[in-house]
Amino acid sequence: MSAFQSAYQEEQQRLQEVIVEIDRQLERLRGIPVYTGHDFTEQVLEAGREEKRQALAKSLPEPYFGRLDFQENGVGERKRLYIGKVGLDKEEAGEYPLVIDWRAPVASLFYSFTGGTEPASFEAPEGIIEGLVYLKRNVVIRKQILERVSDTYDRESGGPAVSDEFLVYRLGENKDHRLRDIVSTIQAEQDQIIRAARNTALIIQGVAGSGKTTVALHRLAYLLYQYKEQVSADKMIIFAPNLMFLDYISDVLPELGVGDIQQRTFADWAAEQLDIHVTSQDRLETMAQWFEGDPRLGTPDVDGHTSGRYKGSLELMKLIQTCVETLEAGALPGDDFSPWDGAVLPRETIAEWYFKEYRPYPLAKRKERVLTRIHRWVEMELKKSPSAAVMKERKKKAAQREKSYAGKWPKFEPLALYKMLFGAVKSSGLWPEELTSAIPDSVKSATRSDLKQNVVREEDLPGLLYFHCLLNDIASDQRFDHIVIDEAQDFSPFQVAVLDMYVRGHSFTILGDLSQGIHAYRGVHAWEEMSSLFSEENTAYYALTRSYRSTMEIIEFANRVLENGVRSDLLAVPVFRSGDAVRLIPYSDPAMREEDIKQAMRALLEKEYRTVAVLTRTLQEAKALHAALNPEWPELNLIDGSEQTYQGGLSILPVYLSKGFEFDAVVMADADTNHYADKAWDAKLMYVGCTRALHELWLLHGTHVPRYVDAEPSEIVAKGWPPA
Ligand SMILES: Nc1ncnc2c1ncn2[C@@H]1O[C@H](COP(=O)(O)OP(=O)(O)OP(=O)(O)O)[C@@H](O)[C@H]1O
Repeated sequence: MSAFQSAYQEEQQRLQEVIVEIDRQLERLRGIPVYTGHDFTEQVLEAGREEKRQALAKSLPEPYFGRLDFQENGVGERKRLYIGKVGLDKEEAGEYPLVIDWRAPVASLFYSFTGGTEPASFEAPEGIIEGLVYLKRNVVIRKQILERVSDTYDRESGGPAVSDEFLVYRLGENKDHRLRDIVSTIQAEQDQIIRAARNTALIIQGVAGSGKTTVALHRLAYLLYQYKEQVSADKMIIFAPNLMFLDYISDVLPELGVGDIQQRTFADWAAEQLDIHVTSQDRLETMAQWFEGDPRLGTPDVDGHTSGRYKGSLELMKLIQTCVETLEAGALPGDDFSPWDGAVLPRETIAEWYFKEYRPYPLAKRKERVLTRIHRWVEMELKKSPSAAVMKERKKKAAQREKSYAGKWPKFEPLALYKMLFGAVKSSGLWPEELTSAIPDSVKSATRSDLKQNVVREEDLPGLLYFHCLLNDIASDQRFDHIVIDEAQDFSPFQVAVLDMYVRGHSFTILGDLSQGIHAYRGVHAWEEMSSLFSEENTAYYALTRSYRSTMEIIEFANRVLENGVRSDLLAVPVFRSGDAVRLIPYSDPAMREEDIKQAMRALLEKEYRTVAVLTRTLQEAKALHAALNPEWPELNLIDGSEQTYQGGLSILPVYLSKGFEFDAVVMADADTNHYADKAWDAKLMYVGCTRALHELWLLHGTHVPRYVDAEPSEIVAKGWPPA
């Protein structure tokens, strides 16, 4: 019998034993009548039983995916550890677990061990545990059937490095239309991030396809497991760019057994905090402004006076802080308060309350407290009235004067103050002219005209929210235990600084890729813009350089776009997974463009890929092309940025909307100088498009391809149509 056969049989037998054991436990638990009474202890016991029933039922089809043979130093017995999505105990106390949860400390060895004969270690609650790894084995079980056994490390064969064989097998599969969990093949560099300590702002620069989104989701599952007592799912939030992307990633957490985590866009969440409406057209209009101009001119240049950059800057944050401080100093009306003629509450007394007694409260609360206290004082004074008639008269007068006194205070309301800041309403001398003169004129006038028409844009949200935070308390039930920001290169430092006020202990996972920074008109240009928000001990930086999505050919090709077009050194290191060369196909004639694109689609669809996308440079082109292709492929989905769900299958979309997604095969339409200018931004767009492809990438183009596209035939580039 070959070693492989014996390994297979061994695992087959073990699988049967585990299934029998799970069935037995399930049967026993299902045999216990569900408790519905009022006894608290019984209720807790029932909840525990229900949790166990669910865990057993969930694990039954695929109880585990890996095995690690490990011998702890100084402990006689070598243990076989089976690792699965759900941990399962044997029923007999003291027995070793049937399956170990992938998040448990000992399971970290399965991921962090990279091979060799040296001892390996992991951090357990009782300290560092060291020992020898003998075997790392991946198994694929589907619906209780053992489909594959793959040893990626075996000490008996001399202790080589852990091989990528199983990973490559997994990566070679066609994907369906949703992002999936990767528990069976998490890589050591990813595991480090997943298991990083909670109270730090992690900033992760990861090349396209390095698993950033996936890793962030696994990290949440890990934090919930490791810090059960301190964090809860409903106090975690993921910010992602749009609803369609949220739909695309929405299966991963339930697969990992995690529910209830909010998944939102920043705009939605912030507007809800502020209880205001943000024009839903704004996102589409902004995209149109930046991406739908004449492509030959390339994307417009950006500087500190670009509206989104300025409104996301720490400069504006500082200005707002100064404005609120100035407001605080000048808010108290200059007069004494007189509820009726002859009665006076001196300003000094009110000032004592406002500046001293209520100082610890945020501004809006302070104003409220002072006015309530004045009202109480009035009530006391009223009691001293000589008669009921006088009292009635005074009461009426006092009510009027209290109202007019309250009116002399500024409105501590974020939108009102924000309007004042940009001159959309008069500041009534609250802020000296020179304070707001720091705002660039172009930003000021455009924002003023928007605000005068009550148009609030997404880029206004950080400023508004910051006003809100400075004026009001953030209630403890509004604070998060952890915040994930995906595609963080498109976030501004100001957004993150405001979010920091909403999270306990700077507990962030911030992930992005500067090479995909196509929204540079609002996002960061260097990670220092974000890390500078935190003190050194509160932040950690990780770089993910290995890319798992695409074949070597696609990654090498995309790397050259980056090197030549962006002069970036954030290049991806591919996993050794070879596929077809990237194909560059010139249109046979400008008039044949649509026909050629159809031809490419037919050829790729013949290969039975599950997801194929045509990426155009602009939305206009996507719409026109969709109309042309639709008769032949009625199932072709046009994605224009307004959709809430992602269908998979055949898609057509502008390249700038493809960020974050992936497709088995990608056709880049119009990959030529008429559509991609010789600018870093356009090269980034091209990079984003190319890195969406898992297995196959074709670029169809007019006469000239951009300088940064490598058109020389080689092992990674093929020219023209594939041989029939
Ligand atoms: N360790 C892994 N094992 C198997 N597949 C992996 C692994 N890491 C990442 N992948 C796969 O690589 C692909 C890219 O992952 P993901 O979308 O999370 O990357 P990303 O860094 O967010 O990409 P991008 O920035 O390009 O949008 C996914 O199909 C994911 O399942």
